[in-house]
Amino acid sequence: MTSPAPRTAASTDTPDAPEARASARDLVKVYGSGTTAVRALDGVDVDFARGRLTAIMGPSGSGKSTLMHCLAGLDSPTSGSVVIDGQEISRLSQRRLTALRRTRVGFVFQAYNLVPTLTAAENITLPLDIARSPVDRAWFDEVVDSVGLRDRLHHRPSELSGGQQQRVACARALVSRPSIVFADEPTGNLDSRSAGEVLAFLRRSVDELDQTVVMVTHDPRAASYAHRVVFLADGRLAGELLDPTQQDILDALALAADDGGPPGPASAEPASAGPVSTRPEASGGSAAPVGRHAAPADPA
Ligand SMILES: Nc1ncnc2c1ncn2[C@@H]1O[C@H](COP(=O)(O)OP(=O)(O)OP(=O)(O)O)[C@@H](O)[C@H]1O
Repeated sequence: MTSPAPRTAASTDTPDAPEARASARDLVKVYGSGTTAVRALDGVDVDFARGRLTAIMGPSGSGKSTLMHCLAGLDSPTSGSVVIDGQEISRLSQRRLTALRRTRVGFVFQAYNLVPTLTAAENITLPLDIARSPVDRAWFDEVVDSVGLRDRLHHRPSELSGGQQQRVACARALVSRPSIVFADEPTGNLDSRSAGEVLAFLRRSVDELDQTVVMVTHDPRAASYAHRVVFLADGRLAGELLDPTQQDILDALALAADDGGPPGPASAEPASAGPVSTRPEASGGSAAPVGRHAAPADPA
């Protein structure tokens, strides 16, 4: 299975780009206090546009999971704001936040988290059943067909391969037509072929079903399925690539590692000045992730 062909950089994140389904502004997350405090996020500004598959990459401990958890309302930031689907989530009561997560946000985790006693079909509709929401059968069928599970619907998780279980988890995340799906290392437990199937489905859910997906991954091949890859380093946004190939991503990671530290901002220019920057020196010396479709990290 090959990853999708790159599009032009201008196809994303221009002033005409679709509205953001999730946004963070000056997001800070500090764990602990005093001398043991860890600044996991250090002022992150980022938007995730509708109809895009975005990958978040970065070294271990750079803040990827923390960012995703704050964006998804699973963790609360120390300061800054998170807007999902037009709602500033820090202002929501716990009850409304839970309702928002249940109805507007889908989750896919590395561990599939399926209920072993339920069939694939029952696992897929579980979030709707818990919320006592009706199942849109036409949408259910579209998702099930797209994920290729039609002939596995009555199997229990133990009767499914890892890839099939993760595809059930993807279908479960999409069945409520969420505004945005957050996937944390969705292919971390899968062999290469199964991973390819899951990634192809996540990409198809965006391209054909108009969904919006944000995925944390360490895997350059997984990230190459994304329209956009954003890089974190030390809790900060360090750069991004638009429609990168796997080689673009490998090059960017190598460049960041060669630099002996976290990559700097991809460009000193604001994002609106133009999406393409391939000049690491524009950051004032420190290398940024670059490639054919490298773009400024954020307008700061
Ligand atoms: N609950 C916590 N309590 C204290 N420190 C934490 C907690 N969660 C994360 N951290 C710290 O915050 C920083 C960012 O962690 P995070 O898990 O977001 O990084 P990551 O990029 O997802 O890492 P990995 O790729 O290894 O999963 C790390 O230094 C981590 O040790």
